[in-house]
Order: sequence, then C-alpha cells, then structure tokens
Amino acid sequence: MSAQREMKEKNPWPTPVTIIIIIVIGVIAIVALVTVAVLQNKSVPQKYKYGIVLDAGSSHTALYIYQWPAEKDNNTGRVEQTHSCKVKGKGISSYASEPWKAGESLKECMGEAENTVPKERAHETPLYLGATAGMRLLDIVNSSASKKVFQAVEKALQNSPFSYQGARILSGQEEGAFGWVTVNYLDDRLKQGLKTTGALDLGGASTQISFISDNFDGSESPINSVNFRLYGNDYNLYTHSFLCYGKDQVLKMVLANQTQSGATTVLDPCFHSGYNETKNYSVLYDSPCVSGRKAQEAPEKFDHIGKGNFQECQKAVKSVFNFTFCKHSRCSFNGVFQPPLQGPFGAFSAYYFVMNFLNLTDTSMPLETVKEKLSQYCGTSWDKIKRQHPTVNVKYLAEYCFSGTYILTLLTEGYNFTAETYSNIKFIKKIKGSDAGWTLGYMLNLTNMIPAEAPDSPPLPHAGYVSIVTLMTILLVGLLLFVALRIFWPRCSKKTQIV
Ligand SMILES: Nc1ccn([C@@H]2O[C@H](COP(=O)(O)OP(=O)(O)OP(=O)(O)O)[C@@H](O)[C@H]2O)c(=O)n1
Ligand SMILES: [Ca+2]
Repeated sequence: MSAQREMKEKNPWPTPVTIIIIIVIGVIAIVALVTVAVLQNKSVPQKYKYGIVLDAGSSHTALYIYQWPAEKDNNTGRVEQTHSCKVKGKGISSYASEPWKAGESLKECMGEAENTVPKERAHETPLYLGATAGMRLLDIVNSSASKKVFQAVEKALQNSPFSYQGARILSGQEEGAFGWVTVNYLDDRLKQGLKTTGALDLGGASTQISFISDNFDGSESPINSVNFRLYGNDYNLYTHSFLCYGKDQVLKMVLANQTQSGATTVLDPCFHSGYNETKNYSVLYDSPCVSGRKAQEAPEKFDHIGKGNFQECQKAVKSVFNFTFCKHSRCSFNGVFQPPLQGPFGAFSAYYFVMNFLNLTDTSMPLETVKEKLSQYCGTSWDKIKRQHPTVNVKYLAEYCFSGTYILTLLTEGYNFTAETYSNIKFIKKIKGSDAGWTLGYMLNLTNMIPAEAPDSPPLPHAGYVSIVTLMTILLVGLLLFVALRIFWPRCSKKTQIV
C-alpha cells in the first residue's frame, strides 16, 4: 500500500478531474476565439462615402445623393440612393432670360444635401450636374443663353461645401447608356454577368431606348453603338435618343400639326370633351422641335377645345412619326436604325408617371384591353376627370389622355413592340430603393466605381472561413486531448494495476 501511495505521489496527474478541467478550458477558449472573430467583423460601425448628382431635366431638376461603404468602392450592388430632392419650379433651361434664377433655384435642395451628408465627408463628396434635352434645345436656338445658365448654375454649386466636378450637357447617347447601366447595376446583372434588361426613358423633351441585341454589333449604325467592358464582360449596347420626342415636345408637335392653318379654334381628340382653354401661338412655337410645323399666318391666340377620342388621338399622334424612309436593314422611325427588340425592358420616368396615374402599369393585361381602358379614359368628360382627381395638378391632369396615347403609339408603332412582346415591358419607378434614371450610371462611370475586370474575390466567403477555422481548431484540440489521454491515462492506470 505504501508503494502504491508513493507511485501516486510521483505521478500526481492527470487525474480525471484535471482532464475535465483541460477540456472545459479548451472549449471555452474555442468559443471565445470564434466569438471574438465574428464580433470583430460585425461590431465595426459602417462608414459611408457619398456622391451627389443633379439631373437638370427639361421639365425640372432633381438632386440625388448616393452612398456606399467607405472601404468597398469597387463592389457592385452596394451604391444606393440615400436621399432625393425635387427642385421647385421648372427646368434650368426655362431661365434663359433670367439665368441667375437657375442658380437660385438649386439652393434649397443643396441645403438638404448639406444636412444629409456628414460634415466631415462633404469636402470629399463629388458633386455633378448633368443637363439633358431641355438644355440641348436651348443650346441649339440660343447658345449664349445656354452658357449664361451654366455660369449661374456653376456659381451656385461652387459655393457648396462639396467637391464640385462640373456641369455639362449629356449627349443623348450618354443619357441612354447610363440609364441602362443604372437599371442593370441595381438589378445586380452586371457583376453576375446575367442577361441584361433594356432601358426605356421618357422625358419632357427627349426619349431614349437602350438594349443589347444579339443581332447588333454596331457595324450597321456606329452612332447607335456603345461598348462597355464591365466586371470582365463585354457589352455592345444599342442606344438611341430621340430629341423632340419627350412628351411635352410631342404634345407641341401634335398641336402644331393640328393648327397649321393658323385657325382660331382647334378641336383636339387628345383632350377631354369639355376642356376649353385659350392658348398663345407664341408659346406653342417657342421650341425648335415645332419650327418646321409653324402656321404661315397665325393669329395671336387659339381656343384649344377637347373632343376626347382615343382613335382620332392615335392618328394625330402618329402624324409626328415618319415611317417612309429607312436606309438601314430595319428602322424604328424617322430613318433611325433599330435592331430587333430583345429581352425584358424597364420603362421609367414619364413612362411610369403616366401609366401609374392611368392604372395601366400591369403589362400582363392584353394590349387590346390596355387600349380599351385608355379609350374609355379619354372619352370621359373633363368635368368628371377633375371631380375624380381633385388633388392632381390640373396641367398634368389635362394631358394624361394624350400622354397615354403617345406612350402606346411610341412603344408599338415607333419601337415595334407587339401584343406578344408588350408584356416584356415593366413600368418601374425605383429598383431596390434607388430611382431608375441616368444619374446613378453617370456617377458610377465618373468615379470609376465599376471596374472593367471582375475584382479578385477571396476563395471563401467570410462565414465559410470562420466555420472552417472553427472546425479545424476543434479537430486539433480534440486530437491533442486524445494524444494526451493515450500518453498519460494508460500509463497511470497500468502502474496502478502493476502494484
Ligand atoms: N407626376 C408627374 C410628374 C411629371 N409628369 C410629366 O413627366 C414629364 C417629365 O418627365 P421627366 O422624366 O421628369 O422629364 P425631364 O427629365 O424633365 O426631361 P428630359 O429628360 O427630356 O430632359 C413632363 O411632361 C411632366 O409633365 C407627369 O406627367 N406626372
Ligand atoms: Ca430625364
């Protein structure tokens, strides 16, 4: 017995208690390790960078603020719209005769931007202004007025705390292409190399169509071709912008066509019966889009009287499209090349405003039914329409019959959507919280936020990495314990047995 006690004293461990303590400590160590690893990655408060784009459209200006995580400039699907502000009043091109007011008009929204972007980030936040068809038209008729408007706008923006990067007129091609980039970026289609969505943008003074077609390589009409390499994929985009085919300019053109005799009264099928407004010929002719349609001798004013007839309105609208010449293999209208339509399309801005108001955004509805509903709407009296929509701006309200008719005519007769392909169109306003439009694509391009090549990604996602490290640690500790037990436990028990 005394020899046995002596043995035990010479080999004081490992006793079962010691082993249990080692295991418990091991497990606690692993849990602590994993917890720290996970928390380390989660608890860091997210820091953001910001970018601001002003969309100086023909009918109004809007300001958009985008944000993205500060440490990941290059990752897709991460830039999102965090704030938008609609500038009060009309577009900057309407201030041609008093340019300083164009600068003034932006101040309220710039104030909102200062309240949205954290102060310490302001100086590094790029600020861009892009003007579209309204300024394109002003530049055509009065380029010195257009320069003065830009000077006024520049002055207002240079005085902001942001990093002002310039104001310029976008080409129609850029406007179409960046709208397409926005839609496909927000849908996460670019980084994943998925089939893309076409973009249809309808403004007040121009309209854009952009899509990828397998039958288009740019050779037949290079001016309609834009090439991109994004995330390692090549895109050959077809895009066209029709200047004067925004809905405000088309309205002028249709009205000018109906008043070419210089009549004092116009019976307009695109306006509701009971609608009766006296209008100035000078306002109708104030755009280069109607200059070829002017009446030889017109009185000062005319009475614009509604008739409310969809079929006749369609005819009147069709008169502004020219289908008679095409020097390419195929055309949309006005001799402009267009490859066969392909894939789904997102239709935004005025397409959405109008179709949403008319309750016609559901494109699974047969095209014939859409036309019947619009026909019914156009046939409703102006009095009833006003009573049904007491809160809607009367100027917009008066034009929805015309606008709906123009949209359907443009899509079907102009771009060649059929009863079958109409359902490929989706009328959209926002995608994942960001407005569809050219502004986001424009900023992504100017800040080089979309790389040409696919970024190198770690072989494992974070969660996978943590799981594997945890598993390996558990295995390793288990193995060590097993070895320890094999070494100490049998020797200990053997010695006890021998004695
Ligand atoms: N709730 C609304 C808001 C706007 N509109 C109409 O939509 C058109 C303006 O569309 P928008 O996309 O804002 O055009 P802009 O960007 O101003 O013009 P552009 O792109 O041609 O420069 C105008 O005819 C305006 O009357 C509308 O019908 N209903
Ligand atoms: Ca626009």
